[in-house]
Parts: sequence; structure tokens; C-alpha cells
Amino acid sequence: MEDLKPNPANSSPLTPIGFLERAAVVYGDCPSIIYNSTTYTWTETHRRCLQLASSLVSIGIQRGQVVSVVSPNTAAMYELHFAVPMAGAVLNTINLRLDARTISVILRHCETNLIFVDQASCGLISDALALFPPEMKRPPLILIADNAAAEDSSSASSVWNRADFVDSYEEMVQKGDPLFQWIRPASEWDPIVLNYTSGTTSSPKGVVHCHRGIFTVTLDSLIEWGVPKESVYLWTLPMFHANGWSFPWGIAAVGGTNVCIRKFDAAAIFALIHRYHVTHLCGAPVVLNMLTNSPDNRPLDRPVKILTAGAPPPAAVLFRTESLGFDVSHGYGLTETGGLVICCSWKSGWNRLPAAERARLKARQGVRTLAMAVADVLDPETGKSVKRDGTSIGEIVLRGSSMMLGYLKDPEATAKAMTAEGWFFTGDVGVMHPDGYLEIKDRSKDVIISGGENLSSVEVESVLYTNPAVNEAAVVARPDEFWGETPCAFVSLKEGLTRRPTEGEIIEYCRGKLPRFMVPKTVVFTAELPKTSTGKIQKFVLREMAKSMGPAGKSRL
Ligand SMILES: Nc1ncnc2c1ncn2[C@@H]1O[C@H](COP(=O)(O)OP(=O)(O)OP(=O)(O)O)[C@@H](O)[C@H]1O
Repeated sequence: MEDLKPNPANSSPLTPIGFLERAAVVYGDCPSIIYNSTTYTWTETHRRCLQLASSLVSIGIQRGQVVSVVSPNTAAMYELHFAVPMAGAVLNTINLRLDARTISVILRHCETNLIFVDQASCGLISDALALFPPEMKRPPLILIADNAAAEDSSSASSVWNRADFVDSYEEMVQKGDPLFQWIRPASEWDPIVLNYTSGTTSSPKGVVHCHRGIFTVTLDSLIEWGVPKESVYLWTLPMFHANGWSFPWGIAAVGGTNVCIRKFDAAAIFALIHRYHVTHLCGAPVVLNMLTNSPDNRPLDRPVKILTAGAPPPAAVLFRTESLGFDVSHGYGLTETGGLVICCSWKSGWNRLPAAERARLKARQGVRTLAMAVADVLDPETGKSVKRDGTSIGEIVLRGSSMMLGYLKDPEATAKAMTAEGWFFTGDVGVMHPDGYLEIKDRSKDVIISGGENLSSVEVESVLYTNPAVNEAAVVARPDEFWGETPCAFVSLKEGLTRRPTEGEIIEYCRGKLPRFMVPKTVVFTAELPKTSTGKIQKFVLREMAKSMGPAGKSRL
């Protein structure tokens, strides 16, 4: 059989871009995108993306060049996930909640060739470009004009003239060629996207993924979550966050409907679910918490599937979300993995367990998805797999086909993250349970060491979330003269409480539920917890605050 080798008939490069072509054939008349009063079909989306791709080529965009986008979840943002790679270019979606300085650094770092700017982000991009060194060439801009953005503060007219843009998004679509032969990747290893990490632990890093990686993670996520054909997907997860965990391409693969929205709050989510018969949505645990704590929440008429990832979901939050009628799935991934690669695959037998136990099991991150080759937890001392006992701690490592190509212009960080032994080191600390499901205990930088014992801040937080008065909680290390470090809890309380608990009461509550060394020694009440632009709690900010409070004293309790 040695003579049987790859040949042109069996080795066409894998790419998710072909999903759109197929959707236009199979689901041509079905709605592809609903955005405010606009509805497109898959035939129209396919045609519009081809037209836009051809216009990109005619203005000089070349294979492998970076094209950036700053936009909320609009129809244009969705189309660009296909149109930019169809022009052979690399899509770089930028988090519009970042500050101008960070965006300026990103734009210069990736040497972008063109920026699509949503009307409401013009002020932000103007500020970011003003920070370019004077001798540096500014990239050309395309305006995504949008009536729905008009109410936002820094609209185009107030910052820039139309002449500052080389064109408008809609004009580029309209003048493009609907018969354009899109530029297929020469190799499946060609880059397709460049995404910057959330910057939770350090400065954002530029992660490059190839067509093959995105193809596999997209199909993998559809299978793992069980997304059927013609699902109705509500875009609550920003597409700029790791490409919405691959669902822009995934929803095309199943011919679903993308309900795109610029902004959301709990009331809007419940209204849209009802109006469009939404079947699926994604959100970080902070979104689940917002839905369940909102006065607008109401039990759903029919079950809606919600996939959560991005931060540890406390069991209490999962429990409350399911009580409203959501069917929650829990996954784990990093910008570096292109989407979710570990999922808490649900076993039907678990449905017979009490609700609290179900939530506890679901709070575990789970097992590798089908396309991930290996997921393991390695002992930091020996480099060997930890015992499957649910208590031995190690670093979570991964190997598989959706792993990034590497960090842009950072061979050192790339080599540190992906070793010659074939592991990607996640920087997350976890345990392996006897049933083969893994659970994150902390980010390695967030582990608290108290009296020589490693203490999981996530476990303490999950207890705090069960307190009916607690809205959000985060636990970090506070220096302590005797113990080295002790857990310090930052807590925001729910609105409308008739009586607010005291620090002593919160500590007492934890005493009843945690081993002594894990009980917070300090509780700080705060109106809101600091978050990154992707909704993750910024523990480094809280750590600094805890440090500035000084050593906790000589308490030996
Ligand atoms: N289900 C989950 N449970 C717990 N943590 C999760 C889960 N999913 C993702 N995470 C956390 O999110 C991280 C990946 O986040 P992302 O790629 O958005 O950037 P970041 O790591 O937050 O930012 P940076 O790398 O710049 O510090 C994971 O390493 C993990 O710590």
C-alpha cells in the first residue's frame, strides 16, 4: 500500500469557507441573517460575500495580507468572516471594548492593510490611529455605515468626513462581482484568522490559525453541541472573541439563521428568544449570571440551548440558568485552540441525579472533543500524568488539529507554549477525575498558597455563588504574615436586598461549607468587579488591591 499517496483528488485543502457555497445550494431560500429590519437568505449572503471579496481584491488586497474589522455583531461582521478569507486575506477581528492605546498597538503589530470600522467605533479608531508614530503610514479605512449605530456617541460624522474612508462597506458589496472565483487556500495550513487573546494575564498575544484548524474546530463544535440543521442562533457572544467560538462558519454549515444584534441585555435576550424562536446561543458565565439575576428573566416557553465557556461557571449559576428552562452545555477553550476543545459531554444517566449534583458535574470542564487528539493534566514536577483521583493538581495540556500555528512575530512565546514533546501548555491548573473528566481549579497565576497548601480560588468562589445575596465573587491571594497568603474575597451583592450581609456573615457562611484553610479571611464588598473586555474578572487588579491592604496580620484562625 506504500504506493498510495495523497494526490490532488484526495487532498484539497480543508477550509470552512466552502460551507457558504454549500449553504447557498441547500438552504438558498432560507434566512441566513436577521439584523434589525434586514433579512438575507443564504443565496444573498453567498452573493454578497463574493461581491465583497472581489472588491477587496480590486482595491489591492493580496493573499496572506491582514484585514482588520472593528464591529459589534452586525450582518457586516458576519459576512466578513467569509468575504475576507474569500479574498485570500487573513481576518483580524478587534475587540471594540479595548482602549485606543491597545488597539493602536494591535494594529501596528499586525501591520494591517485595511480596517473596516463600524460607524459607532470611528472615534475609537481615530484615537488609536492618532497614536501611530507620525512617520508611520495609516491603513486605509472602510466605513460600515449603520443607521442603528447613529445613537452611539462617536459616529462617523462627528469624527471623520466621508472622504477619510476609501469606500463604504455597502458600496464595496454593490460594485463587486457576483461571479468572482474566490481565492482558495493554496494549502490548508495557510492562515485564515489572526485573533488577539483577552489579555487577562498579560498583554494580548496575536494568535494565528490556519484554514484546516478552523475547519476542524467548527465541525467539532457542531457535533459536540449537537447543532441541528436550520437552528436559530442568537449572537450574544461577540464574534470578535475568538471568532465567536467558530459559530460564524458553523451556522453556515447547518444552514441556520444568525440573529445578529449590536448590544444586548437580559430583557433584549428574552424578547429575541421569544420573537425569533431562538434555539441556540453562547455566552460566558457572566452572561448566564446576568440572565438569571435580571428582574426581566422569565421561564422559557420551550428549551433553549446555551453553551457557556471562557471562565469557570459556578455550579450555582448553572443551576439557576437551567431552572429558567435553558439547556446548558459547558465547554473550555482558549484563543489558541480556535474554539472549544474540551466539553463536559453529558451522560443521559446523569439526568436522574438531583439538580444540585447535576450542576456540580456540569461545572467540570470535561473531556476532549472528537478532533482534539489528547487532553491531559501533567504533574509539574515529574511531567507525568497526574493520578485520576480528582485531587492531584497539574497543568492542563492539549494536542490536536485546531491548535494555533503560533503567536505572530513571537517565536519565543510560541516555543514556550507549544513544546517539542507535542504539548500545548494552557497555563490552567486542574485535576483529572476518576471518570476521565478534567476540572480546572485555577489559572496557574491565580492559585493561592496558604500555609503551604495550594488553594483553588474557583472552589471558594463556587461556594460564595451559592449565597443568595451574592451577585458576583472573585477570590485572590492577600499577603499574610503567618500563612504567606490567605484568600481574600471580593463580592458584589444583588440589587434590592432587604438586608445586606456583613463581612462576618459571609465568612461564617463559607465556614459551614469549606475546609478551614479555604475560608476567606477578608471579604471586600464592591459595587462591581473589574472585568476584561471579554467579561473575565481581572484578578490581577484585585490581587493588587488585596496587596495594597497590607498583610492580614498574625491571625492564626
Ligand atoms: N470553561 C472554562 N472554565 C474555566 N476557565 C475557562 C473556561 N474556558 C476558558 N477558560 C479560561 O479562559 C482562558 C482562555 O481565554 P482567552 O483565550 O480568551 O484569553 P485569556 O487567557 O483570558 O487572556 P491572556 O492569554 O491574554 O491572559 C483559559 O486559559 C482559561 O483560563
